[in-house]
Amino acid sequence: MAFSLVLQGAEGHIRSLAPSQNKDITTVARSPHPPKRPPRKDAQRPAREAARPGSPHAKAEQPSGLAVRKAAADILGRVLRAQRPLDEELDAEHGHPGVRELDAQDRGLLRALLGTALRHRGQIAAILDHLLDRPIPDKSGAAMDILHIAAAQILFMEVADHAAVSLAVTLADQDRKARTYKGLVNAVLRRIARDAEELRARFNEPWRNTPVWLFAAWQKAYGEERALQTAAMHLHTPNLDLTVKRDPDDWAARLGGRRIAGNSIRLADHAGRVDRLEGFEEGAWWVQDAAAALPARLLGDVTGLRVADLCAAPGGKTAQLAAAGANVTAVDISARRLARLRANLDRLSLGAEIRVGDLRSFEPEAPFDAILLDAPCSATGTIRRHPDVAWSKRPEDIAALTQIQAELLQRVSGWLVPGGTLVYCTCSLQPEEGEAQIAAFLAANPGFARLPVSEDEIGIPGAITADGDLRTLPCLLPSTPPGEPERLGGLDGFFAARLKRL
Ligand SMILES: C[S@@+](CC[C@H](N)C(=O)[O-])C[C@H]1O[C@@H](n2cnc3c(N)ncnc32)[C@H](O)[C@@H]1O
Repeated sequence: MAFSLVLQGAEGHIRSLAPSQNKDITTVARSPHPPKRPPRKDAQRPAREAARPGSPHAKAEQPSGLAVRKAAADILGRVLRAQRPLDEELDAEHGHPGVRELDAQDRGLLRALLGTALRHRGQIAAILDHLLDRPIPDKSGAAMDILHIAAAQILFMEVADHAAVSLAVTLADQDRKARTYKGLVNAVLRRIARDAEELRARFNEPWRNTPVWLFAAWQKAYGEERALQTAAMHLHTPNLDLTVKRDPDDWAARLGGRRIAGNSIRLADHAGRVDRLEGFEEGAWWVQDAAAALPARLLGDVTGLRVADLCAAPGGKTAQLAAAGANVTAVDISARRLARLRANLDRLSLGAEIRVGDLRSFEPEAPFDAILLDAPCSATGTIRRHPDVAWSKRPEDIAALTQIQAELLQRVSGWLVPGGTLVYCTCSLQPEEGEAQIAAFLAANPGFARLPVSEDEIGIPGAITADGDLRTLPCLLPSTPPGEPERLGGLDGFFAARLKRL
């Protein structure tokens, strides 16, 4: 029985094996493979646990842990092929229906499964490619996504191999189109479990986890070494950065963190609920990557100035400007995202005029003293936090976004008083959305000049270009001061230019 299960669907797909290896596959299929590492709590549950009252498994006696793997494979497919943002899929209220059925522990596991499968996607793909002699066809339903989710567990997570394999096979069996391949799923995953150490070592280069076009673009823009360092940073879940309203040193000490630059503090290895941290209820700080906090600082002293925060939601930069004493008008096209901005400002006891509007048609009543335009972009600078971005964005998306950015920049530049300052920024690593955008704008608008940014102003070494723009890379901010653990390093990739209307 086990023998036929292994071979069903596997024939002609697994690379030809030497006779001894061939024998090994069937042997493995007959005897449970011992886990190499201590299993996770989740995997320690019996394969078919008695349904807990009120548990999501109570409805239809499914093997424990199946619902979370099913949601993971399904969401992976939607992220990759429908370009759905991972965070939106994982949203407990509005996200994927499978998420709503999971308890808090399984939601945490779901996030970890997807995060790991996406951060290591290139390595896993190379390993599957190495083991399969031809690709699994597109019409195989969720087979490939099931394989990726299971391989992520076996290779990079503390999940018992036998649990990862058997749940994947069950999932394949439940999918009408993938069913034909369940034997293949079984055989490939057992092979990965058996040879995990060797496969990890053989396919261990971090650049594999960046699509070829994206890595080539970073190589061209920043050089081989920076591109490799950036890819390596994307393997790690980033630290938690907070921006505090005031007293950053005091808050760093109270929260056990470290001051990074300006009002940014970093908490290394924080796990758990952010809203349970000291200072959340009283609105002393908000979550914001240290790099994302830099562009608003480029406007300098904004006390009493009329400042437009354009493309403002969910409001990290609005909060900075309001906390610095500006009269802020926050504009965004998304009413839903602006509701979050309003809730954030309310918690922080900060105020701003909030306007829903498309900047392509919005008309301000009067010009502004200063403008911050945080234009919609590919977000490739945030892959550390959003590993889906690397795989859901395509070169054609960059081209489309650069057109919108140019249009928005041109339009809003007309809303500035003479002598006023405009900061344009994007959380992208692609020069087309940053340096090239500003070069084109300045060439076409002689009434504007660049106000170069200095390293002293920012406090982050290596973050200023030769032209005087801000350019952060994920591999900047290594462990400082020297000797501190590496886990304190890293930064989102941001571009910002400061322009003056003459
Ligand atoms: C990078 S996010 C802004 C992040 C925000 N500045 C912050 O710091 O929290 C880009 C925003 O641009 C908004 N957006 C995109 N196209 C727009 C348009 N044509 N007009 C106004 N807002 C737009 C999106 O809704 C999104 O909230």
